[in-house]
Amino acid sequence: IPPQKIRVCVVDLSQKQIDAWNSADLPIYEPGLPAVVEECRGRNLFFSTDIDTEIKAADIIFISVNTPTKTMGIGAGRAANIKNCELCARKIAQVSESDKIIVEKSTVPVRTAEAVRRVLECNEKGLKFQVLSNPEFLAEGTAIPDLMKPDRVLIGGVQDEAGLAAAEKLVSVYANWVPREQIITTNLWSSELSKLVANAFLAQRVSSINSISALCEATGADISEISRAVGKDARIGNRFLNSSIGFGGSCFQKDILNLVYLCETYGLKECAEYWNQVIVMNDYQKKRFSEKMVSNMFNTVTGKKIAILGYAFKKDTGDVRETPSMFVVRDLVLEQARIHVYDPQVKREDMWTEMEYTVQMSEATHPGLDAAVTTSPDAYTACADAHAFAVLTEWDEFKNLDFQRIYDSMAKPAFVFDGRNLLDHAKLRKIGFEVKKRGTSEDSKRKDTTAGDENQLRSPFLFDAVVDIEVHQPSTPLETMLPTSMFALSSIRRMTPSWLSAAATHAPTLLSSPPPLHQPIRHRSNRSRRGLYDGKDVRFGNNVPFSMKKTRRRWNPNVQYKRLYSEVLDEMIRFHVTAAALRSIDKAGGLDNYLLTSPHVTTKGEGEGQKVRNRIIQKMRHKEELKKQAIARGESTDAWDDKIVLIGKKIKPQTTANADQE
Ligand SMILES: NC(=O)c1ccc[n+]([C@@H]2O[C@H](COP(=O)([O-])OP(=O)(O)OC[C@H]3O[C@@H](n4cnc5c(N)ncnc54)[C@H](O)[C@@H]3O)[C@@H](O)[C@H]2O)c1
Ligand SMILES: O=c1ccn([C@@H]2O[C@H](COP(=O)(O)OP(=O)(O)O[C@H]3O[C@H](CO)[C@@H](O)[C@H](O)[C@H]3O)[C@@H](O)[C@H]2O)c(=O)[nH]1
Repeated sequence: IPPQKIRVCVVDLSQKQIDAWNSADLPIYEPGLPAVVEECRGRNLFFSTDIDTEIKAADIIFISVNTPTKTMGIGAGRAANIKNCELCARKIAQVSESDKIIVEKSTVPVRTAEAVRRVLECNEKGLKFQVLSNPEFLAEGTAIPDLMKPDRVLIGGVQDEAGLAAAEKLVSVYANWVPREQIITTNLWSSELSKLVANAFLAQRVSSINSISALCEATGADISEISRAVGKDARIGNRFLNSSIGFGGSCFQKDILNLVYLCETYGLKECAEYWNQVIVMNDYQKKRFSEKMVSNMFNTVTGKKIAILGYAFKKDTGDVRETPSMFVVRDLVLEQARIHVYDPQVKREDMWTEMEYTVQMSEATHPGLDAAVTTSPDAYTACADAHAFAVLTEWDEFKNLDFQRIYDSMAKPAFVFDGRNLLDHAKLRKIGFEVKKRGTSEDSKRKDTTAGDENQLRSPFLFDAVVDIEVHQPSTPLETMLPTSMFALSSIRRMTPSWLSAAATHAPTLLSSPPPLHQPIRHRSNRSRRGLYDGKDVRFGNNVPFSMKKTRRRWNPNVQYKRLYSEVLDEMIRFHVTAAALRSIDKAGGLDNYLLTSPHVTTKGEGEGQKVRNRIIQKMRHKEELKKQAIARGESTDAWDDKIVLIGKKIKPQTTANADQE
């Protein structure tokens, strides 16, 4: 914009920020920004902390302060804190000497403009202020192109003569470089809400594709192919369909929480739950990634060096607010890994500030944290001697690394966890890396190239149950095998020999599912610690009669002493077991599957269960080992597969009905 037309002064409370804006070392990294600042600074762009003077001089004031999620008080953890907006309004009302247009640029809850207007109206000089909403839609990393060629500029104002005139004045500013048809004017509340909705829709797309990536990993479909196929539909469009380790950044989570809180405030519980699920899915995606890293690295990363390539929440920015990398690093540090981070733009001090603010982790709360996380000057140093490297930000420079050099310097097996599906995986595999990417199954049995293979994992449809019965129990008439209830049918499907053979083949994957990383520590009775209680325990509470005179009472879980059959060990084993655990055992398809997969056994230490679980694991590993030796000797593995099937054949469908009761 020609200097004689418009003069812009950016004011901030922070002297440090303003000094940085006035220096050659700008406080944020944004491609193309230094050139713009250099061209305009001192001409018609200024940076200052003299807020009062600049307010007095301005015709239009943009309020662009931070509106973070509240950390305490009413709505903590969800509502946006608009304290800074109010402070700005009070300051403007206090120091202004002429009428002005106030533009809400910050992302705010709907109807914030009302609060701003009321504060401004309280000025004692009888000044007139028009409040407009003009939400910002730029994304970090592409701020300059987004500013120069925005999809739209949205301006909301009060729909009266003065409001429309103010909106028109702002339109004329943007019209200096944005085509008029892309400048939309509307009413205040719609404008404010549109911003939250736009971010919610974008984040929802990321969560949607991430949820499908989990399904792809379970089924053998490929998330990149799904994105390609779905994105070709013009009604859906191909942007924001990249599966990742979850979205980060200062906006998505904050704005969705803001939307959720608004829905709750207006009593729209279902709407609140709907949008909250976008966050739930994002948390799940982040957690899944670190869990997968641990499980793939033989269930332990203790003492292992792991390189993290990329810490910013996306490429082309140094911003680490809510970055998913932080959650992965946190999880790995809690697993006692040694982390080496390389990011071309992230400063170490910013990592720590964000970690303390968002996940409450610091050297003070977690002694040794500082030493556990090293920041490396380049990717090669980060990866040297590492057991794995994980790509967490999609920086272009990572695509062109010398991976042979990295492989040679790493401990073996050298794992690659590509959280952004950025690298050339075929090339990496050829070098020798073990590559784990998002949204595809690592399991060759799930690949569609093995279609028709007898051992491939069964699809969860009833038809398969019938096929299993037919194939493996041909002597039994089909009619007598066909169970009467859906539940029984699904139990039989789980128990059929072919399923068991598949389960045995996939034992390493089953066995390697890691314990969840952050189990809340809950008091447990000694008895529940020993038996199979499936999370149930003695509970205490009060009897509250009509007189309201409370008396203490306890509820005991329904515990029985039973003999249960382990297929792998081929033994009946006695357990103190709750009714809930018996149901879970049925659902899991037998004792072995339950012990191998139930989080109550794997992480919370059901004493008797864990001992048996360990024996099962040992026996399965032993069998795998014998099978490998047979392969090494060049013998056919059919015998082993047969043996596994044989083990399966001995098994009767085990339900609580045929468990031996003492
Ligand atoms: N970062 C983005 O990409 C982006 C994009 C669109 C919208 N937004 C929205 O813009 C707003 C600002 O976001 P941000 O990322 O720039 O935040 P930020 O925290 O990086 O910057 C806010 C600045 O405001 C200053 N400030 C706070 N209170 C002040 C006051 N009373 N007077 C003067 N200065 C004050 C702070 O010192 C800080 O420098 C938020 O509402 C955000 O949701 C951000
Ligand atoms: O297909 C995708 C696209 C994005 N992301 C992730 O989503 C997050 C947010 O990305 P992006 O939206 O590009 O960056 P932001 O700077 O947070 O921008 C969003 O938030 C701003 C602040 O409100 C809005 O102005 C922008 O319009 C909106 O895109 C990042 O972690 C990305 O890695 C994915 O995982 N997959």
